[in-house]
Amino acid sequence: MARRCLYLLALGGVLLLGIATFSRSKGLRRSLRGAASRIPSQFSEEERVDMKRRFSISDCLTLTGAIQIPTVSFTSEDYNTTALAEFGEYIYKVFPTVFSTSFIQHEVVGGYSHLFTVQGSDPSLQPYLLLAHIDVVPAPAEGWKVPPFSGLEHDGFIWGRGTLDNKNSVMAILQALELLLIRDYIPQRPFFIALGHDEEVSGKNGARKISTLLQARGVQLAFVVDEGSFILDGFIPNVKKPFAQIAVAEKGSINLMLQVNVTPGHSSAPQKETSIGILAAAVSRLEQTPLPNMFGDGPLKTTLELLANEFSFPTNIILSNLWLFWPFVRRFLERNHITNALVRTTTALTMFNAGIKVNVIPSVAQAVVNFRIHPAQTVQEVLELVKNIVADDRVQLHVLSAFDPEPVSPSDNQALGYQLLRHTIHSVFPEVSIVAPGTCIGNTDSRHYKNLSNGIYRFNPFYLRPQDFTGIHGLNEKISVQAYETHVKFIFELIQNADTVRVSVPHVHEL
Ligand SMILES: CCCCCCCC/C=C\CCCCCCCC(=O)NCC(=O)O
Ligand SMILES: [Zn+2]
Ligand SMILES: [Zn+2]
Repeated sequence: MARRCLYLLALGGVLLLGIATFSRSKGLRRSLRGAASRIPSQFSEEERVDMKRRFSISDCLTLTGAIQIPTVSFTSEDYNTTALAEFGEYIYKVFPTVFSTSFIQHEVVGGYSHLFTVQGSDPSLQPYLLLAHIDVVPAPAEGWKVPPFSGLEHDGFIWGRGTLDNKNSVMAILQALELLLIRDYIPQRPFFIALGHDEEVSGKNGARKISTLLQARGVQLAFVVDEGSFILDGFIPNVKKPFAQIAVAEKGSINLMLQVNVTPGHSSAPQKETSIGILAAAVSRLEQTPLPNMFGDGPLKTTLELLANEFSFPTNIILSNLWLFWPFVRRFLERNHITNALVRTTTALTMFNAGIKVNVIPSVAQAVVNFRIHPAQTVQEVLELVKNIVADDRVQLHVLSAFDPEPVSPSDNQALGYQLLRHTIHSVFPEVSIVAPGTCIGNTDSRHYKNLSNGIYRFNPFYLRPQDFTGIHGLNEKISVQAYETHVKFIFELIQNADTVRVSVPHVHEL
């Protein structure tokens, strides 16, 4: 009897401790059933070595590591299908528990994308979706300190294309689930994992098809978590500490082709203007005429207000009084190329093709301009502005692809996905005191799921500094071994939190 009392006392203590930990997150509460069965996110030395090898270089002679498989997307019609197929076989081999668990269903969609359906033990709970993508952008070896598909470890970092974008998420999600299953964890809340194979070239064959499939099955999601924002360190001058930004919004995009046709001829007697000259002048006008600064619309203002106290004097006073100082802040933000991307639709000249021979005036010159549309603008509005800037009827405008910015997801106390992420950030990164909503300046597969949920959140659980950002789609992309392990820990915690944390239902006063 005495032993039983002691046991009950101890259990009560553990539960109280759990509740106290959670009291920090306003609007959240935790189910007692989940609190009792929580599995600590501690991994043995062997598990840590193993997870690193699966991600970078497998120790098994017959297997490469995830980073070593060159799953490159070139265009929406041209991607490395051999590598994508190999990647499918790879995850099957290295995550055997995920693939053999009776309550997890695995499907290949669109040839190379993967959908995992994890049936929760409590089907009354609305499911959620974890997203990541397998494909990577090309990485020619020039300029890299190590071959981009080597997965080499050096100075505590794993190097290679996809280490930050986005094989880290693919592998961390499956790895965390594998470790939970090995510990006999049975999720209560159902969830899906969708791994797209063509995110870098639109997602139309992967994410879009998975979304259509889920929609046909009548699925509605509580929330979606994808890549697209980070714990930001050093992006805003004078911010004292890193802060976590959960992107609740995502910019839109237009790929616009500009084309000029002239009669070809001999270069010895050129007309006053050539197709190349006309086109070059048009794209130069676009580059020299930034689209309007939209500061004040979208989530950026809220982010800055939340961050105000993290700045020293006088920036803290300026940001706490944006009603007065906004014209100054608006100008300040456009001085840096990253914060500039937050305040306006950006204009990037990405392709320029013309000419077939040194002594031939070319008949056709083509350029592609990539616009990323601010959350407060639309495709139509941007096209109208662009026509006025180009202002030359000889330049034809062809929209190759376009989509409007994504709707802004809620970040209030009742927003389950946002609050779960916020809570998990605080527990895995206790040193990060600020979590703020923001905008993703790139595009993600999550946009294909907007019909299934209004809670779409983009967050990668690792620190990003401006120098790391240059590795994403650039040279020498790398992640520290510790950051990858923490990524696995974060997903391990997030899956459990999705079972135990509930947002409070607003209190209704009866009259
Ligand atoms: C006050 C807030 C300051 C915020 C500074 C923002 C810093 C953002 C840094 C990096 C964003 C990178 C987005 C990565 C997601 C891109 C995914 C991708 O590559 N998609 C394809 C594409 O967009 O073309
Ligand atoms: Zn990505
Ligand atoms: Zn990318």
